[in-house]
Amino acid sequence: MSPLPDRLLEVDGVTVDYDGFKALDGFSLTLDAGEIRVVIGPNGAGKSTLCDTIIGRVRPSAGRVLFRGQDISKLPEHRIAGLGICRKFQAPGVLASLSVADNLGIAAAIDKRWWRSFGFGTPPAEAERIAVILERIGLAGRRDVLAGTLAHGEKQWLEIGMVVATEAELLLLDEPTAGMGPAETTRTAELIRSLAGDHSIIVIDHDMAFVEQLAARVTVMHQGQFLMQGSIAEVRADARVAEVYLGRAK
Ligand SMILES: Nc1ncnc2c1ncn2[C@@H]1O[C@H](COP(=O)(O)OP(=O)(O)OP(=O)(O)O)[C@@H](O)[C@H]1O
Repeated sequence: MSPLPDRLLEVDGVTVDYDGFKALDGFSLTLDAGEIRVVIGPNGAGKSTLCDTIIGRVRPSAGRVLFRGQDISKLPEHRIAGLGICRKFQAPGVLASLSVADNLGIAAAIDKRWWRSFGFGTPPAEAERIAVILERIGLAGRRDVLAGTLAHGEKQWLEIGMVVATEAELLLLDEPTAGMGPAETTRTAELIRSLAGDHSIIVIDHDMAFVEQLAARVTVMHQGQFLMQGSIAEVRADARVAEVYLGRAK
């Protein structure tokens, strides 16, 4: 008998109500430890609301969000972050007047505040970890330049690096290829694939060429609801997806 998957996240029948409008409507999704999951859907499908709900920024009116079996749907946002869930938002949010390495250092320090608050003592040396992340995001040669001088794609990689620096177990990456060309998109897919295993990752993106390169299971949302789930080939072949979405995706 094969061992049961190590379930990390369970979004269980979640509804999010904005003054009577259901941005999420009984939506469910499960994610195993070390898995990459892509979530796609037309504009307004509820993808960002899903991320906001997982990180505790938005409260569900029904349903639960379980992280490692614990119901986190009523916890404050900072407690959820402390459990190891970190989100990268759509627009790069790097600190332009600090160096690349200092941006990573601050992200790592945010994590270490939690480390200390839980009484785990002195944090382990960070410099080595930051050097590893710089290599991973392809910015080792640019560690001392100001983050504000990076190209758009490099800023996105730095932000992914900052999410990694928090040592979060679950990474939520909202449109990590926004504004990128094909070569940068391919590097982003390689970077995200290299993070799986160490992290579980939910990726939201509209770029189907990018989604294909992630070689991950894809969940399709529509009007706040689960539409279907499968490999990218299954998604491309699904008539419902074609009707509501793929005709409009690039
Ligand atoms: N704070 C809010 N108040 C009211 N309605 C909201 C709020 N936030 C989002 N919505 C609505 O909820 C729906 C889902 O929005 P959401 O941003 O989650 O979709 P999305 O799939 O991420 O879309 P996109 O691909 O355009 O980013 C949309 O119709 C949006 O207008």
